[in-house]
Amino acid sequence: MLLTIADVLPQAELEEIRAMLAAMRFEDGRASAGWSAKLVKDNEQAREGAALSLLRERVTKAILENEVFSLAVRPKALTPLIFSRYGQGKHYGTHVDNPIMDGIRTDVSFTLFLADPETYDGGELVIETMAGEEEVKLPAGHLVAYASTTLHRVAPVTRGERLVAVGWAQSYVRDGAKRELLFDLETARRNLFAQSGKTPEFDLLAKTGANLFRMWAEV
Ligand SMILES: O=C(O)CCC(=O)C(=O)O
Ligand SMILES: [Fe+2]
Repeated sequence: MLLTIADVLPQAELEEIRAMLAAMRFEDGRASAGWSAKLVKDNEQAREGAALSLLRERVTKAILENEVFSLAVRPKALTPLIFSRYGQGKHYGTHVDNPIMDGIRTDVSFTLFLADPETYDGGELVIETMAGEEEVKLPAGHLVAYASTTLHRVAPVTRGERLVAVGWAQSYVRDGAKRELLFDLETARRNLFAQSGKTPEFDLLAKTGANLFRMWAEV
């Protein structure tokens, strides 16, 4: 699974969020890394506090309200978001994410880009897939979601500052291939509705989609 979603946050909100982050205190990201991730993690993260809680609440709401995220990820729970900053030379070497974080199983990892890509060089999120390495660097406000099972890294920033929110989702549907089936079926159902309305075929696809979800959901 590798999915990018555009405009999770609108431009006006991004500016406010960047201003909030600029006023916050950051600490060494190693504080929240496991022993082997500590060896390769070199970034900074916004410190716990009232401002971080507010920001988290706001950005989490935008992510959960995004229809594509909800249909592709089928989130049961999210970890508290981490707001990370990578100044010049900062990076995060190759690692796999912990299987359980903040009490939830991590099925899907995601990064919401907060800085305009023109304002920094490097800082690509590089994900190892069967087809090779995928480099992801998206416009501010866009999000990438990928399987937490992958090895991945953040390339060193060579100019400017990379600012992101990262988080993890436990999905109602653990298996990414099953999630994709549900996503495709739902997309076909919506397209059919747009073309010909609520036909008996639409109803059958609705029934099948709902019942597959019921069959696979872990609640
Ligand atoms: O900053 C990113 O895009 C990903 C960071 C990451 O891999 C992690 O926090 O585990
Ligand atoms: Fe990671």
